[in-house]
Amino acid sequence: MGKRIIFFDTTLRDGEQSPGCSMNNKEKLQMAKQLEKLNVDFIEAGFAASSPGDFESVKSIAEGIKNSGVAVLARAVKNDIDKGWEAVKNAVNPRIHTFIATSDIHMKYKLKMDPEDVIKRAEEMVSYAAGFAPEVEFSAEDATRSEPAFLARIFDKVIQAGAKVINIPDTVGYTTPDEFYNFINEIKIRSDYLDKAIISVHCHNDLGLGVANTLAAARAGATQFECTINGIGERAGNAALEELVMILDTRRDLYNCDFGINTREIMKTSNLLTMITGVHVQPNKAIVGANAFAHESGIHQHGMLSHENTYEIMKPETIGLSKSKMVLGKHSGRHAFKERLETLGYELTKEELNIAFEQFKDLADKKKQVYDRDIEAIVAKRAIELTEAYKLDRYVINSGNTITSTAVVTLECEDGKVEKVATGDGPVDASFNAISKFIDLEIKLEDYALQAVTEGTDALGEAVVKVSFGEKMYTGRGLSTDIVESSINAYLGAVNKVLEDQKGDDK
Ligand SMILES: CC(=O)SCCNC(=O)CCNC(=O)[C@H](O)C(C)(C)COP(=O)(O)OP(=O)(O)OC[C@H]1O[C@@H](n2cnc3c(N)ncnc32)[C@H](O)[C@@H]1OP(=O)(O)O
Ligand SMILES: CC(C)C(=O)C(=O)O
Repeated sequence: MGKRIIFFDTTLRDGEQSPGCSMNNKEKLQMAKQLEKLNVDFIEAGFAASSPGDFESVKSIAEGIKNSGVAVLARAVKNDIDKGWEAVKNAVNPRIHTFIATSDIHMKYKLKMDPEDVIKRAEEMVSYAAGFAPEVEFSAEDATRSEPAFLARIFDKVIQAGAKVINIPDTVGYTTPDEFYNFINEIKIRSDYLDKAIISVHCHNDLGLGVANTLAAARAGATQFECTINGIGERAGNAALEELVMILDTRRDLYNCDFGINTREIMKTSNLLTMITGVHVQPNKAIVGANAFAHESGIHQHGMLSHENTYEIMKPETIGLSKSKMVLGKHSGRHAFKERLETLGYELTKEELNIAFEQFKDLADKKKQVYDRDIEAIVAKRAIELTEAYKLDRYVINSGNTITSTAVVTLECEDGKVEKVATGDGPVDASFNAISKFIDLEIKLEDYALQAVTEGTDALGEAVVKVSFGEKMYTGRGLSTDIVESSINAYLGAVNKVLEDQKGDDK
């Protein structure tokens, strides 16, 4: 194995700085316990000086977490460091993380401090913190817009004052991978002490480069990655922990790094954060998005059924998912459809499969996603569509709350396409009345029920119609995303059964 990467998770500090991601003390502790199960090396629990609530949550995390180190953030201000230490001191492995900005723009306009005073303050505060904390981390805020020579000077001073970890943040997500790689190398060349400290990076995602920049920094010698679950954090967020971990895991050939993360806890951790904050990850988010292990198109599904590596570079089990998802939709092919039918316990002949597949494609054109229950409904419907004296061609409904509903229904039968018009009490009644005009028999509607088979506003509606003719009852089922269509088909299904029965009786 190559070098060991330290995963420093800042979900509970920088992550919590994302709008909408604030957590209460109980939630922060719950999240910290899950991060511990994920086996992160450090949990940055918060900014104790920022509020009594944050102080309490850092304290309870420090006291409750045994297997990960716990860090607290503090400005280069005595009071922040005192509060931070008070909150974190009972941790098994406590760390004070103090910072000060080093770019000209931050020093001039925000801190209103002379660069030499910034160096002096950083040195004094690191020395102060090192007086009680066993580990002090120093961050040069806005490092990537700072002068490398200035950074080398301040880093040398704080390392001599006791800093064990030197963090080089890309605070505003400004740098690019090549530039960051060269930048860190330049600081290393200019510094006399940087090789005595752990080099850490903390990359923001303003240009979508948080993960790429972190990896470039690793090539330049960084061994601590600061990151967050689901990539949450100030503005566009931070480098996502799950992405970094899975890159190192999947591309061992390139990075050859060791790390302690238990990848099987990734999905659980991501889901817990979503549950606590109510902030969902986008479906196409790498690793933890709902579609990250889902395949919809026929060619991909066929490939996946032949060999998983055709379209998957990681195993879903590695991150704690049970298996990949084959999503059936309008781009799916016969192989995936047949496989799903078999999983559901259906064995269809080639001809039956072709018919069912056609119906599935029709449905998929109307619905975004076809669920297992849709497929079962398709197969069940086929079983009752044996012979059809009448088949729906089209219908037009004129309906509203102030007019009598009118239905124009066109059916296909022996004589070709025939059209009938009828009125009724609502669109379904009007269509049933129109269908009755085709038939010369006293068929009585006994029961009508409609229910959604699947979820969503584009769900399939299943209509079940019961009619009686003479002493006998006949049932018809109809299935469509349009409830009038499913009702018409259900009624026709029942009527066709009566007619089929009559044919038999006539023989
Ligand atoms: C890049 C980052 O993510 S840094 C972390 C950002 N996180 C946070 O800010 C969350 C927690 N922050 C807070 O709760 C508050 O900002 C507090 C409690 C820290 C400070 O609150 P206030 O005293 O009201 O100050 P306010 O936030 O308005 O301004 C920041 C002050 O800190 C100073 N400051 C900013 N960074 C530092 C630093 N690293 N070291 C020393 N002083 C600093 C600013 O110059 C300003 O000083 P001034 O009040 O003398 O003008
Ligand atoms: C305090 C530092 C590490 C930070 O959050 C940043 O620079 O983004």
